[in-house]
Amino acid sequence: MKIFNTSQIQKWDAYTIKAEQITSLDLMERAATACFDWLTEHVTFHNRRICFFCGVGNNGGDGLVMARKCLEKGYAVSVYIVHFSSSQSEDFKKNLQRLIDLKATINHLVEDNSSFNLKESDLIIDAIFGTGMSRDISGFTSEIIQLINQTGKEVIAIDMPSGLSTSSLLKNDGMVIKASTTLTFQCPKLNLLLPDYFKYYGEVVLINIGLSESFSSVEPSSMFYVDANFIKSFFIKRKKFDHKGTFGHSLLIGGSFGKIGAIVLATKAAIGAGSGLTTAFIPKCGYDILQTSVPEAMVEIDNDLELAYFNYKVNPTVIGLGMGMGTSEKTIEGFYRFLKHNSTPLVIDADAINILSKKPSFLELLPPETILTPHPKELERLIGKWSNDYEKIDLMTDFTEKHNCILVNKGANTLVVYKKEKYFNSTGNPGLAKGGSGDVLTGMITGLLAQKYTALQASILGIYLHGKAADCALEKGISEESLTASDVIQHIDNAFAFFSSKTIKK
Ligand SMILES: NC(=O)C1=CN([C@@H]2O[C@H](COP(=O)(O)OP(=O)(O)OC[C@H]3O[C@@H](n4cnc5c(N)ncnc54)[C@H](O)[C@@H]3O)[C@@H](O)[C@H]2O)[C@@H](O)CC1
Ligand SMILES: [K+]
Repeated sequence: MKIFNTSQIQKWDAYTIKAEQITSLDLMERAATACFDWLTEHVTFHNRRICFFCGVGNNGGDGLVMARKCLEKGYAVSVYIVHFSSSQSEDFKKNLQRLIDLKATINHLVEDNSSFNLKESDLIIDAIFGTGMSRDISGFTSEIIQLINQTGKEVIAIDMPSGLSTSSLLKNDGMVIKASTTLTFQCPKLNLLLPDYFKYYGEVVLINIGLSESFSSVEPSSMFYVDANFIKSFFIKRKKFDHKGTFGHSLLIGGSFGKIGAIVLATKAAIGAGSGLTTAFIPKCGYDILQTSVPEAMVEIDNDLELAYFNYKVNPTVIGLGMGMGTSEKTIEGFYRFLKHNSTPLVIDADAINILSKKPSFLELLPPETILTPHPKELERLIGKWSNDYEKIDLMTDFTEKHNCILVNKGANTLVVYKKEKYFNSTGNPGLAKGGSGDVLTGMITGLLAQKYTALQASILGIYLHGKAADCALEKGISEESLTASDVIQHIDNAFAFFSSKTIKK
């Protein structure tokens, strides 16, 4: 799914109105009804008042429609209009009149009279500003936002938490509604995916308001939300006469004394992701462990306790390396010799990234479109410090342009950056914040790259399936707390089940 900015969303809105021959009022009714339906499924109305804080634009209009729908159901409702401007949108005015016709009590909050009283059990709906927020909030509106935040009550934001723009850096940190949930329309917005603003948007729910599909297929964007439909657009199904040679040969290089588990996990994950043949190249001390725990893999050995010579014999399609590898002098020297002679596509993780950070000159030896999978600390060592998410994305962009590589920044909404293109993952859960998850991801991306996917596709498919496998594990009853990297590997099959041609239902 493409991620659009405010002006593109406005274009999409206008395009739909024209294509479907509906009015903007109809579209508002449709959007607000979808939000109301979500509320009725997810919120308790019993013994509770729903307090709508509505601006005077179309976001406020959405709030008024929802308030009307609540009143029609007999729910307790309070409506507060925040008069941040003397000009009101046409659809806001029409919906205000409809509420007045229903004899609803409307409270008007203005510069000199902006106080309101909330009760313990109130639920707040924030419909002050939506995607139209274009400049810093000032005066009494900012006070209202601060007062709402101070109540500590549950807030559900409509489209955007008021005060947060769709896709630009927030300058005034205190002037944004802190929502526990944001019901955003049709597509995610960049600022609803960035870790910096999580404290404002909380859980993000995509509300389908039926905007025209054809617009999003032609409107360009360099930012994408990686969901199931996006994966379907390039997923390769297996065919009857495919054989193991069709799916490549993955070589996983890593491990050191005490860290053989990392390479075991990565090797298993490469196999789970569909690698045709898989070999692990490890220090001798891990030989028995590998052969016993991953019988499907071949094993070649290096020095006794750490990697030093990188003298494997196989001729792989792709190499994934770094997991549990350590950063000893001997390993660094061997890694350098390996890079000097290697032209096989690479997926680089963990200690191998740390070595590249210590020895930036090695970066020039990477083959084109090498995939690097750093967690935030490894990323910082590699590209330098950033003071906000926008700066981080810029640094990642510059790095991938300079070194013609792909960066996979692991975390919630794992971000893949390849030059101008940005891909945010939709799958995964906090259970993945545990040692071993990253080894599994690198193994999976390696196993996918060994097949017929491009480096960018393998990265995107890898992050999606990895997160999906973790989500499937939770659906089977495993908790976020107890989820292990091995559980993720065991559920890769369920993650594939959404796309594969032949799967057995369990
Ligand atoms: N995207 C869509 O297709 C749809 C959008 N709808 C709603 O329309 C919203 C956008 O509506 P609007 O464009 O009217 O904008 P908003 O309702 O977000 O904001 C209202 C107006 O306030 C002004 N403004 C911006 N920043 C301000 C500030 N700091 N202080 C004072 N005034 C400021 C702007 O002129 C803006 O148009 C969406 O967020 C959504 O809730 C829905 O009603 C229908 C469908
Ligand atoms: K809002």
